[in-house]
Amino acid sequence: MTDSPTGFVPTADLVDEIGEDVRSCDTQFRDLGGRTEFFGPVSTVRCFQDNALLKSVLGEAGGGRVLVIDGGASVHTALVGDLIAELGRSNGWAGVVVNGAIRDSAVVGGMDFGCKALGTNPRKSTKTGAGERDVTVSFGGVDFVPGDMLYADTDGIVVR
Ligand SMILES: O=C([O-])CC(=O)C(=O)O
Repeated sequence: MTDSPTGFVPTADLVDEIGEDVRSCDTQFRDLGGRTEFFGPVSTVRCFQDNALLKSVLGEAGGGRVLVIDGGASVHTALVGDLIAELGRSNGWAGVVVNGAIRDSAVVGGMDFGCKALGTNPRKSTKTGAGERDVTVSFGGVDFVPGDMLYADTDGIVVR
């Protein structure tokens, strides 16, 4: 184990420690944030092409949490852009995992903020507030349960 002083553990080390029962996400995300190593307790939002709910959640104090956003793998609209990413960063969120798309990726890529997403699309999402928060969401063969610890780096995502 190579625990860093911050508590970050490389995902490959977690796999070696936990063994075959490890919860490693199969989804091949792109690293679109300026911070590629991030970790923290999971909070979740489930939504579909609508980002008002996740924006309000990232407007709360993050306390080092990671927001896992299950957008149903739609890349038709961007769920996060530079303003929402900056909102999360400035409120103390470690990062976001977006099972969907983001925009303003050139800016987000320069921010001290974790952001894994499927891809990019400049098209805006609707803002009705539809969706659910702090429910278990599942993709890439992993259940993301609120309160789990999530570790992300350039190899992938492990929750424990
Ligand atoms: O407002 C949106 O829909 C997303 C966006 O562009 C931003 O966060 O900057």
